[in-house]
Amino acid sequence: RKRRSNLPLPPGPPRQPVIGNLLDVTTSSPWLHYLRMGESCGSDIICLKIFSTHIIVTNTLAASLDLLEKRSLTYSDRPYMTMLNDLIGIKWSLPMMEYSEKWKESRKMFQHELGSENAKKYRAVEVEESQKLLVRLLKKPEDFAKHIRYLAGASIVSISYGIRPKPENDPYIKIGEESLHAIATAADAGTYMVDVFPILKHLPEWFPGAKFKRDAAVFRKWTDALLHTPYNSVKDRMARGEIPDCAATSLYDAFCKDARDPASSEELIKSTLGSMYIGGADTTVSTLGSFFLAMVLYPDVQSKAQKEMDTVVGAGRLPDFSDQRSLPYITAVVKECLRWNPTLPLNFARCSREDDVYAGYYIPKGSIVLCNLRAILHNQDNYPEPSVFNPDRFMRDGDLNLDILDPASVAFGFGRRICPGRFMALDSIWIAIASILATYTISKAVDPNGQEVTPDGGYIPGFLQHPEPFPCAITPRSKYHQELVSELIDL
Ligand code: HEM
Repeated sequence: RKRRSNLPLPPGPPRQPVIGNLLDVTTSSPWLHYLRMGESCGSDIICLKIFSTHIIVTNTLAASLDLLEKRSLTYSDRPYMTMLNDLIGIKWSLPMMEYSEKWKESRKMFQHELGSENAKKYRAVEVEESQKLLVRLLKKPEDFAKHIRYLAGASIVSISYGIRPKPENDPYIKIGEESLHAIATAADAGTYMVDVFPILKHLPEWFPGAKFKRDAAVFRKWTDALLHTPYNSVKDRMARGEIPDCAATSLYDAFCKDARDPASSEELIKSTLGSMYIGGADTTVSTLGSFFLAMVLYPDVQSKAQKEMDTVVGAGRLPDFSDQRSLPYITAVVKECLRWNPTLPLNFARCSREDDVYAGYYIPKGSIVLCNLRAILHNQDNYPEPSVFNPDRFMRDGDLNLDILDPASVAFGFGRRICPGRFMALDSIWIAIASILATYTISKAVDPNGQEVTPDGGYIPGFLQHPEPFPCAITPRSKYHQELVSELIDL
């Protein structure tokens, strides 16, 4: 350790005494700042120090793969966040779980249900939920943001627990959404001082300034409910002799029935299922939010996608997964949605488990490691004019050009902790986008003075990206398309 620490840390901006680079960390487009810092130092990786914590940022694909894939044993842990882990108590969730045997077992469970082939068994649910989305868009197009949130939540509770959510105010979706709100609030760096000074966690709730403890108590009720309530409903149904076709029963059969320690296997099944909502709902919403925004801002892309749809599927039916190979441009739209404004622009933070040396720089054990996914997905060499939403960048001679770096190989992270829900995510986003493009035109809203409203394309600051709320018009493409959706109304 001593020998290694004689090497320099990766370069970075000058530090202030005690606080280090605290003032260099911004909440507005941090990925851009980190990219500029790397460019000005002439290095693929940079280092910031905040109090005593080192933050390493990799700005290129090569450096990200070198650390997170080639040295994945060193870089597969997550930083310990006191508010999330101790006070809200979601150590049990896969994204927060420390690198351990338990984590490996939970990843096996994910793989069992949502691996590349296994995820296909849930396509029927995804088709049904995307059809319900079409119905909702017909009834209340102005609530499109609410509808995509519902689509994401409903698909996950249905796949995980076999629960058919109520059309409105579903209690299970409410639990999931409240939990996500709690996690997003607590995960935004800088929200809670207890993450900087963990000793504060011992303050009593009534103590002046201990609002974080009261917040944590409220948040914890929701995350505990996410862990237990939907799973208990599956167990109740199993006790009545019903076996809902879902991940819960499938995992129970595969991992619990004949286990040496069924109680601890069941605990892990519960936390794996709860992690599906935590990992999968907001990320899907973010990607579909970018899709709606792109369709408003790039009407030519939408027309081209609809032309392909009409040629392959026609106007008399809805697309399904059997059409996927014949709809390469729709697939290119999905790739561009993952690339244009990636959901997690700085990935989900990792923590190094050992001292390391990379490119002649010393990376101390316990460093927080961020990958600048946004910088990789906006690299001009791979994606010319990266700010433009242009699915044609993935096309060649009317088919997908496989020589272009697939954004799915970046947007879901890298190495051992790569997103385990990516196959399901790609399926559910593809079918939702294809179904919407088949039936509706998304365009600029018109204000009361008859003026078109152009969204400014802004995103809400946060570690997970959502477009700023914007209005848009969503209209059936023709009376035939309207009838097609109306026939689904009883779903
Ligand atoms: C477009 C949708 C999605 C995107 C962009 C996305 C992206 C990501 C990223 C970047 C990570 C961090 C990977 C890393 O550390 O390198 C991650 C982790 C994770 N994702 Fe996803 N994800 C999506 C959908 C889903 C879905 C649908 C599920 C579950 C059904 C899911 C479950 C998870 C879980 C459990 C983790 C934590 C894995 C671990 O720490 O071992 N994600 N995701």
